[in-house]
Amino acid sequence: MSLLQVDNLTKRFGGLLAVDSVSFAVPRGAVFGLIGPNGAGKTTVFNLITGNYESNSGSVSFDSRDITGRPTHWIVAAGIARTFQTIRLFANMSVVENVLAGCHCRMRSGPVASMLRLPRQHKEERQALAKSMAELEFVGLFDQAENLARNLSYGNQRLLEIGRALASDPQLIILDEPAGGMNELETAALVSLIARIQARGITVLLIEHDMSLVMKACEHLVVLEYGKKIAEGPPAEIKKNPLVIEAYLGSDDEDF
Ligand SMILES: Nc1ncnc2c1ncn2[C@@H]1O[C@H](COP(=O)(O)OP(=O)(O)OP(=O)(O)O)[C@@H](O)[C@H]1O
Repeated sequence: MSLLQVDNLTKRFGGLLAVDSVSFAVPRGAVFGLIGPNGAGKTTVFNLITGNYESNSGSVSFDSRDITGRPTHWIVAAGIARTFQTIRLFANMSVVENVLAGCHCRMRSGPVASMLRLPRQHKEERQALAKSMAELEFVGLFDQAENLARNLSYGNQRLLEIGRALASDPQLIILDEPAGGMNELETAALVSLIARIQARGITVLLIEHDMSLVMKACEHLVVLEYGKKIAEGPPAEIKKNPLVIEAYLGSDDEDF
């Protein structure tokens, strides 16, 4: 049974067909990759799934519910969390405060309880802090908790984004170029982090240009070119697919 199902999703920007009737299904518990040359429409697909963009047609269902056109906050609460290609952290807040921000969608105390600092609010705050520290430990940033986010290395900022996404207790985590700007050692550690996320029962959907990571981390790939799906299958098959090889050779993306 799929956790996420994308059906005939289409998005136009003026005259440009950025996503052209794309369909795929992500099985629960999988590590699933979306690849393709620059400008193929990958991030746009993510933005359509997470409610950042509205589709022109097609549908997205998650956990057997139609989530097409739902606002982002609703989609996060439903169990989808994401990271961004361009890192979006609160740069002047501490590392742990950034992760706490990810916990907020799961906190139930309303504004009145917060203002009056009722016991329930206190308890929720303590739980959120413990959860945030646990996520920092999980991604390897426990010792950096009090540092400002902007002082972290680029690779560690990417890990912090993953920690913040995990803090919302997602069923599905969507990672947009998680290895972007990482060195070889950091990328190898990321492969094992993705495996540990999967071992927690969280489904992973990722876009990545680093083919060594994609080949090691993903069980299944969907390939886009000019907004269209041109291939789908296990990495070993995709690597040999003539259509995919041609798409990459014809692009300025030499990573394949
Ligand atoms: N907000 C927007 N307004 C207009 N055009 C857009 C917008 N977002 C994306 N596009 C265009 O849609 C196409 C697909 O872009 P998208 O960012 O989804 O590709 P991508 O596969 O993620 O590329 P990359 O690997 O370079 O990040 C591109 O031609 C891009 O210029």
